[in-house]
Amino acid sequence: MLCLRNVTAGYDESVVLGQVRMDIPLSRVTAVLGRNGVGKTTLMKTIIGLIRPMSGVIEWEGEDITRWPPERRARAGIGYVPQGREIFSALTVEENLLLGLEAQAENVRPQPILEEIYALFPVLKEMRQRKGGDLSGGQQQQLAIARALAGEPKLLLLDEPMEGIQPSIVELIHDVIMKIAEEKQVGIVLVEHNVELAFSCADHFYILDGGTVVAKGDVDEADLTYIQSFLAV
Ligand SMILES: Nc1ncnc2c1ncn2[C@@H]1O[C@H](COP(=O)(O)OP(=O)(O)OP(=O)(O)O)[C@@H](O)[C@H]1O
Repeated sequence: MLCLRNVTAGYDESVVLGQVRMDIPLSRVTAVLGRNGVGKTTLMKTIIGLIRPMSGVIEWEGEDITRWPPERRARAGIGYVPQGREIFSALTVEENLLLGLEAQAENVRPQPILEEIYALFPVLKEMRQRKGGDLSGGQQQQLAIARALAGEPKLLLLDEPMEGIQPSIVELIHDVIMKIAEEKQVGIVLVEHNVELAFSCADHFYILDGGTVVAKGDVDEADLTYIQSFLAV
């Protein structure tokens, strides 16, 4: 479980998140929804340690990690795929994946992990010797997710993974998210502003507005009209 206890965070003097409280289980898909600019990416960066909270506590599996640097959090099992899929364009697909292995807590044999990843993403196996920059947008997104998975995270944060991707690939990314959650038992945090898309994957949700959590619950019991009121522009 990842717990945020009254986390306040932002940039220099500007507070973006105020007193955020969240409990994110490792066995489920959690959607984080909110309008543009509400602070979803800031929240992800705070969880992975790129932004140090101004106050509050972040706990990971019962341990206070608020002051841990990003690489220690990654080794402890918190994986992250940033918005805009930051892969290494000049490296091959396989080299990108091997870099992802470096997030591992200890030395591991890469081959079984690569094989598992190629089974989830067959297109990456076909293209393993191609440069990352030569892949299509959808393939790059798969590579970005696959690279994070190579670190064998227990929780994977995905920041708008379906943004700017054609509909057929959106479906594929959706299926991959479900497979990762169900077959690999990796918890997922899915940042999204399309509620239908988010709810097609998620078990439960948090809505951010005005820098804080304004609604949360199980997707099955969610009142969509109420939720949309926080997302309408
Ligand atoms: N490096 C930065 N320095 C100062 N302010 C920033 C920085 N990055 C983001 N912000 C501001 O913080 C606020 C929250 O931005 P953030 O990117 O977290 O929102 P978001 O909900 O992820 O938005 P989107 O849905 O558009 O990706 C915005 O007002 C943004 O302008």
